Amino acid sequence: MEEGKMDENEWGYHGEGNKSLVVAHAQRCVVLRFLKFPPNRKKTSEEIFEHLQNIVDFGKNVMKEFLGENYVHCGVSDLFTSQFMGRFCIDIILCAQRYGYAMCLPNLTRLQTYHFAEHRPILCVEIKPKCGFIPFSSDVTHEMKHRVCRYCMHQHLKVASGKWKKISKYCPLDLYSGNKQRMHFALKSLLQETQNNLRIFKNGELIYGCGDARSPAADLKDLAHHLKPFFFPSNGLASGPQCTRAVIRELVHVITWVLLSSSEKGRAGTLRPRLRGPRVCEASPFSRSLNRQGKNTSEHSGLPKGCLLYKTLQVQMLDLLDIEGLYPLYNRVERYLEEFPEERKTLQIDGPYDEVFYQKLLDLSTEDDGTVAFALTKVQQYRVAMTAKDCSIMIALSPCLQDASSDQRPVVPSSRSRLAFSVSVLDLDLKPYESIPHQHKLDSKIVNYYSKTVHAKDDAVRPARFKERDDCTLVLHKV
Ligand SMILES: O=P(O)(O)O[C@@H]1[C@@H](OP(=O)(O)O)[C@H](OP(=O)(O)O)[C@H](O)[C@H](OP(=O)(O)O)[C@H]1OP(=O)(O)O
Ligand SMILES: Nc1ncnc2c1ncn2[C@@H]1O[C@H](COP(=O)(O)OP(=O)(O)OP(=O)(O)O)[C@@H](O)[C@H]1O
Repeated sequence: MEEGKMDENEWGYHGEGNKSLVVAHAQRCVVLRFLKFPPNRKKTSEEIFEHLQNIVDFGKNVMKEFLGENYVHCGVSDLFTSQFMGRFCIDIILCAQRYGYAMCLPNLTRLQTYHFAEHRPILCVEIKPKCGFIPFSSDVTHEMKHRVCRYCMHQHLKVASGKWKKISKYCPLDLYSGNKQRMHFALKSLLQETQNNLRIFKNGELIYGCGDARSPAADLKDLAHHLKPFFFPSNGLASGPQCTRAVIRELVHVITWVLLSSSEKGRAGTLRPRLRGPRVCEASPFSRSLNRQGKNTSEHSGLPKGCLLYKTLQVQMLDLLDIEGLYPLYNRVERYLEEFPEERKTLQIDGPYDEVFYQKLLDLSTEDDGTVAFALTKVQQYRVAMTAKDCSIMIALSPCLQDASSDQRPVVPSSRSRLAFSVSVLDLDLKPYESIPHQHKLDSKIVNYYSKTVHAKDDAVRPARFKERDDCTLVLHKV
């Protein structure tokens, strides 16, 4: 293929979500992210371009600031800076006339570069960790929300509605704990029940996880087979269930190591909400089992401040009031907009997501002075927090070259060889203002379902457990 020329055959389906469809180039380390728009909502090309620009600006002016520039790839701005991408861009515009607009981004399942694919194997793990804290807001009315995290409660509704077949043992609070044992448990649980929270790619191709019809039918044994070139089992076994276990354990350890690693570059750390709320979710099977053994689950080693999980958690905690405290403030903004619809632009509801927008997000006060300005700040912070609660982390791993000095990337030790790695965040599109009423309804639905069904069942079981303990005490007395 001639360099810079758009040939449809060179592009293959890569993945999709509700908002976008992603195609990857066979040779180059780039993807095109096409935005999906509902066909009934016809947009002019100016509107589409503005939407695209807003996505790029939000990544550049807000998320890069919060998460650090090493982790966030905005893509399109690069598109216009290099001559190569400049030619590429013209092709994209042609393509866009047929399919809609697209953003060109580095293919994060390969390496963090626009260059042609390298010939060394690359493994990529994509994790959607979801919300890593329990709400601490005094506006929360459902007591259950102070004890069980949203992900764990939501699991029950998802299984009941048929979205997934089985309740996952994964709890985001375990992954965000910084405690290696809890993190290992969380990652193993994700591997057992991937749902839409874990995907693994090898040389850019999906080999594990996904959850939809395109999912490759792989089990842990197949996965271990794929992983062997990266992790030679330290027990020396080349096959069998023990080898599978050893390889998977190695993967879990490497991912934990990478997630706890810190990137020093960038102007991150501007946001300092105090990490608050319970550190353990009562529904997590890990803490339940420790509880049963009478061990303390609240101890945790904490996340290093420079790591991506810590930074993501801080952005998630911009949800200071919880949807229950936020919803009345959303209604205040709504009432104001009904009266002054022309103010929507000034309030920057739909952008631009510039420096002014960013600066307002830094005001962490929760003292309501009754103004629209206060309500608006909390609404915008909530949207940013929701974005961080739904983003994904991509970890790319590749064996180091013999001449490791030529490799600029950080390195994680593994049993077979050292692995160069990169960590990036994706799906950082700001959540729409309009989704707030939906969030409010969904929140009650999740908590009510959990309280009525699961917790009621737990209560019915609990007296039996206490009985067990009483019996035990009696036996001891008798002896
Ligand atoms: O509300 P949640 O927690 O279920 O999150 C939605 C995700 O469901 P999940 O629970 O991760 O399976 C949901 O994921 P799926 O499409 O189910 O894979 C979307 O990411 C959705 O975002 P958007 O509305 O497309 O911008 C997500 O909606 P937002 O709440 O982030 O707007
Ligand atoms: N830069 C990238 N490099 C490699 N793969 C990518 C890249 N961007 C997206 N993908 C893949 O495409 C999938 C869909 O992309 P994305 O999450 O951006 O879609 P979305 O429509 O915004 O998702 P959602 O429904 O969660 O809002 C991702 O889960 C990921 O596997």
